[in-house]
Amino acid sequence: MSHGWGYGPANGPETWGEEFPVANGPRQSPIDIIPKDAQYTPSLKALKLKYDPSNSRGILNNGHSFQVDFEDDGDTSTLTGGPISGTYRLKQFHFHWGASDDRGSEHTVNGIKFPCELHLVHWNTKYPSFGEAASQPDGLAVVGVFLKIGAANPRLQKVLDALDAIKTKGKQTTFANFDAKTLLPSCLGYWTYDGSLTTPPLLESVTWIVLKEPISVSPAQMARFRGLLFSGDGEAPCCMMDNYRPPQPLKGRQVRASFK
Ligand SMILES: CCCSc1c(F)c(F)c(S(=O)(=O)NC)c(F)c1F
Ligand SMILES: [Zn+2]
Repeated sequence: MSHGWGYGPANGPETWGEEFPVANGPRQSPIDIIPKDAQYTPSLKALKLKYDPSNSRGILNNGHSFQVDFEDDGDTSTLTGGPISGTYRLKQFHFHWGASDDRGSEHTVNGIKFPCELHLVHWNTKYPSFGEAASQPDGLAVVGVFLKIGAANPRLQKVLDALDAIKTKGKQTTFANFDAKTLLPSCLGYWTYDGSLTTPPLLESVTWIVLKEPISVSPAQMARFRGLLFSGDGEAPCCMMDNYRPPQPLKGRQVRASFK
């Protein structure tokens, strides 16, 4: 039985530093965002997200979350503007969520947890590959979107309807013609800071761009996320939930805001 990192008492976030010492590094993520402490920076540019639905490829249960992967051989699905320089390509998006609607997000705002957080992962095309970029301090840019309990969100439905086909670890299926832009809120105001992957190997290579405006999700839709399993076929079933890392020390970092 593989040990490997996870979110349980024996392999969860409090244990990750044993194998990944960077877990205690100077720019770890997530963080608790305190809006009154964020520095409004008028020179921050507007986010420019150009996503081509024809780039979506598949949806995979990776044993920690599920991810939708995108073809990233060209500059057809990109992030530019915002706090970054150059062009970053969309690689994948995934979510983190809780066992109940009172928790699940990785970033918090004034200590408040949301039930779920969406991460859209992009890599800097100044590097030859995602893998190379992931090891560079300016290699990745992740757009974080909070999900807040409210009306059912029709834009999540295609993703949720695909989950039955990827219930267990390692399962994947095709997921074509999905426009990731439909998952974004109408307002793209954001907080930004220098951080890391929130899962091992916890690389300190992420420019975080956390949107202020959440999107909605209903309790019934949240229950669909929790129908996934961390475990693989033939293993004791373990429900996929509470797959979030708690906020990490700010260690003197400045959080900037694109809005007043
Ligand atoms: C080796 C990384 C594989 S891609 C990936 C990922 F799978 C992931 F989960 C996160 S995260 O830290 O959890 N959320 C931002 C990332 F940032 C990523 F880039
Ligand atoms: Zn994530």
